[in-house]
Amino acid sequence: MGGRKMRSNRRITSRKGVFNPEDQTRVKHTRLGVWDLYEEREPELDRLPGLPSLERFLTLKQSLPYVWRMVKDIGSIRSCWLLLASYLILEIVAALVPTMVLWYKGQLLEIVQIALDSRTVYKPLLIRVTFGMWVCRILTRLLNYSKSRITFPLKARLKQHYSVHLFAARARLDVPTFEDPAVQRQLDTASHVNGQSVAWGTFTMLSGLLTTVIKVVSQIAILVHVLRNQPDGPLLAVVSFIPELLQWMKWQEVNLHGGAVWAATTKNEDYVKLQGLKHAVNDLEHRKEFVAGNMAEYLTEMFKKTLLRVGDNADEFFETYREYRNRERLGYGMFLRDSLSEFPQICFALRAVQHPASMAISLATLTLIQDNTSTLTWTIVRFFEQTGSIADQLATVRKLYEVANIPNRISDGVHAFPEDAQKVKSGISVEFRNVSYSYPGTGSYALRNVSFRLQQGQLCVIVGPNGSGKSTILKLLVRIYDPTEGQILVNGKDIRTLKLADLRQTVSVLFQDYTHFPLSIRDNIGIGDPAHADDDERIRLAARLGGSEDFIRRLPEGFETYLERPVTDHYSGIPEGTKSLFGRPVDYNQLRKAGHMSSTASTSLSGGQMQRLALSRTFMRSVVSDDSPVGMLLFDEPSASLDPSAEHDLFIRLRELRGSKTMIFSSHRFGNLTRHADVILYMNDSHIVESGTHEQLLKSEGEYARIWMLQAQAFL
Ligand SMILES: Nc1ncnc2c1ncn2[C@@H]1O[C@H](COP(=O)(O)OP(=O)(O)OP(=O)(O)O)[C@@H](O)[C@H]1O
Repeated sequence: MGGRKMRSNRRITSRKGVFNPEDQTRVKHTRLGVWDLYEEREPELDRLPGLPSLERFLTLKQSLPYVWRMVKDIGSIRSCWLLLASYLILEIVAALVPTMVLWYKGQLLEIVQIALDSRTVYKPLLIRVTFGMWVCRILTRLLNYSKSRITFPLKARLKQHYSVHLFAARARLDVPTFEDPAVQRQLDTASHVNGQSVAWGTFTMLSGLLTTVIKVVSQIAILVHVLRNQPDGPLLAVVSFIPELLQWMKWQEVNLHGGAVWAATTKNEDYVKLQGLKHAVNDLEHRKEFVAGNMAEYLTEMFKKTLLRVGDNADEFFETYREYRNRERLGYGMFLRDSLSEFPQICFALRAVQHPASMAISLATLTLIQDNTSTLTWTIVRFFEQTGSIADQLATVRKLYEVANIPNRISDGVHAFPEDAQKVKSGISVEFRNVSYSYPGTGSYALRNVSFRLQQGQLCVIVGPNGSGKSTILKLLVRIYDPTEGQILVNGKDIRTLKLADLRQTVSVLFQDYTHFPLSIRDNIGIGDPAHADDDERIRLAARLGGSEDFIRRLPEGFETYLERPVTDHYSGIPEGTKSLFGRPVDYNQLRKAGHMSSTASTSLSGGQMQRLALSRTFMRSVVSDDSPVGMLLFDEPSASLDPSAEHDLFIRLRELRGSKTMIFSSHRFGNLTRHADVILYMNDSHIVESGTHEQLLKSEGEYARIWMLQAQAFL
């Protein structure tokens, strides 16, 4: 049972509402060492095996159309047809083998009966039965082998089929939707349940259910047939079932303790501290400060003292849980079960005293029954278990299909944009009308009542202190988020009414917190313009304009270099003299961390090089091609990591390349850009406090002028 079992018991509940650990009427609290475990008590109705509550039944009903869709989907994968058919045939034959064995055992009983009656053994039958049983054994082995050969490709094909579905479902989500933890959870549960893909889990569950029914029905039929003529058969069958039944009930109870809804936390501050110290000493990221701060001795002492205070309780949750379960299992009802397991033998002995003549046949019957009741009981248990969790499993199928329809928070507009593709090349006009915005869950405004207007083709620089709202303006312009209040217009039209794809095609943005994708450098630049992502010429030109071409060429794998390899190499026990493997450096530190199995890391670039790469991607999208539909360029601190000369070059290049496109920068630096700006917006505390050209703002001697003077003085 223990941790592993508990983890696998983590059912995907369809239960609505909230889980409140404080609610003692519904939640059971247990102290396990340093841990507090809160388990939701299951409704009584659910405890009865095979009797799903109404809610479960409704879930099941809701899921059926989706299951049918899955069946059709799987059926449409032609490459799976043969595998599916073979898998099902093997499963069905395998389910019938135990019944065949049972039948042969019944035949053995018949032989005993004949031997008792006539004092002769009917040899041909004995040989047939022995041979049959041997064939059954061989057959089981062959079936298992064949099934394992089929399972691998079948599982892989189903997984591949649904990985496209899941990729597309994730790819279409916008930022606020993707950021929502509930959506993240929905996506997680749609892809995997208990480490299995939903499609494979459902398929095996359904085929398992079918084979269980076949097994149970056929075995009971044979058992009834065999025992019909045995005088002690029914009595022995009943007494043999009782201990198995008790065992099953106990098993059910332990399982239910796992609980469908549960949560564990620790309030032990020393335990928390201990874990923090372990991270601090293990993680590479802390090593520099660890060494420079001379912390080794002090922290080791702190670790010792803390460990002493926590004592024996300092175990991980699942370890502690396993211990607790084992302890509890020992003391509970075991004695009763142990005594009852002897019950069939006692009954048999009493019957033997009463009817000594039928002792031999009774003994044979008892062995047969005892052999089979155990497997049969567990087959039935599995059946009930599956009936109990069938609703859950089928609900995951519904979730799998539903993720493709998760509504995006940012609603799509209906109007095509721009009306005139040629005109857009000479820039896009922008107007903010009393725009306010507050990030979800923050309760404070990132933008407050912001209004400004930019003509087509103007260069605008937004300046202001950290957190004043500069980046937020750019995010709202590409509808990463929508304003909480107010309106944004581009070319005089409310951006909410424009088709999102059109808007985003005409606006190019380089975010301050840009990321690089775990793809090759070539792809990282290429995806800036998906329509030309295979055009090496354009990619090279974009790299040149973004200032990244030189350092990319110097990398051993050039444009094919991965900044972060998404697939790691694995190795073990490599001698310390091995400096590189597969053309990449061996990371012994990682190796130690992962316990002799580890992986190679990534190619590191400097912050400035990373920024040049991001710029190259933006250039790929906006300036490399003449046919680019982009009419507005947004740059959030594009030079923050560049050296002064690179920054200077970049701004000159940008001014040359933009043609007559509208351009908006967010920046902390005054001068280089602001002097050339048509409009400067000076922001502070979520709103625009000054606006105008460089000269106008200097003349008005406000905040902009003050900071400009501060920066200028630094160079005097
Ligand atoms: N994703 C987010 N979730 C919650 N709050 C955010 C988020 N992004 C920004 N904020 C908050 O919104 C406010 C404005 O942030 P914004 O990034 O627009 O400022 P900025 O002027 O660009 O700052 P910087 O100069 O540091 O880049 C800040 O108070 C910030 O903490």
